[in-house]
Amino acid sequence: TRSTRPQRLLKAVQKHATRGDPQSVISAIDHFCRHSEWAMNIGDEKGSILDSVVSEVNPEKVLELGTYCGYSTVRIARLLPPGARLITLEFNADYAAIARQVIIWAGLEDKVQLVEGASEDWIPRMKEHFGIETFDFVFLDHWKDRYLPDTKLMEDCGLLRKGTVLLADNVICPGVPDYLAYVRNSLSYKSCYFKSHLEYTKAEDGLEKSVFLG
Ligand SMILES: O=C(NC/C=C/[C@H]1O[C@@H](Sc2ccncc2)[C@H](O)[C@@H]1O)c1cc([N+](=O)[O-])cc(O)c1O
Ligand SMILES: [Mg+2]
Repeated sequence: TRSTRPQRLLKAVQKHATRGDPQSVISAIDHFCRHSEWAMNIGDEKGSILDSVVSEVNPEKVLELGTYCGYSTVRIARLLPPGARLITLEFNADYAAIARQVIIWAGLEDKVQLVEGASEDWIPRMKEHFGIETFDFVFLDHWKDRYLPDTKLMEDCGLLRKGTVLLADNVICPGVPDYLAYVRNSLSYKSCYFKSHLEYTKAEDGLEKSVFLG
């Protein structure tokens, strides 16, 4: 039967990228999405904004919601200091299988723990299962109707500390209006918008950076 788009994306990585070289994996995926088949990776333009925020925060403990094919996982993990850890949650087993291989091709498997399951089931288990006290940086790029409930769940589970940075993809397209209203109006967050474009297109999109104030 016909292969899936994530399978074709992985083949492009294994064909064009150098094992152990995260930048070549990023470039191979961006080339595939720009010239072969669009896919919902954050992409190179918003990806550069992600890079700058990760470098500024220099986090030890990172949570990513929504792995997909592992593009942003590789972008983040390649910038982490030795000993830092990224936990990434993915609901779809087929996507998770592809992402695992992309992460291994990039040589970043020692920094990344990919967990299959739903964020709402795993967020409450971060402390007892992974020994996580709080996260320094959270990247939200999963189901758009889960951004707000999962943020409230992270607050309730005590996973955010004074200064934790949340970075949310797609706040314009597809859009997360309820999440935006919350982080922009809540006295518990200092929020700002980074205007950009939807990956591999000219449509407007952007990232919202929100610092938890405790
Ligand atoms: O729909 C989008 N993203 C949803 C992503 C969802 C990803 O997260 C899990 S769901 C999950 C993971 C963990 N826990 C619970 C659920 C899915 O299996 C998928 O891997 C999207 C759409 C567009 N677009 O242009 O249409 C552009 C984008 O950048 C997007 O991110
Ligand atoms: Mg996205």
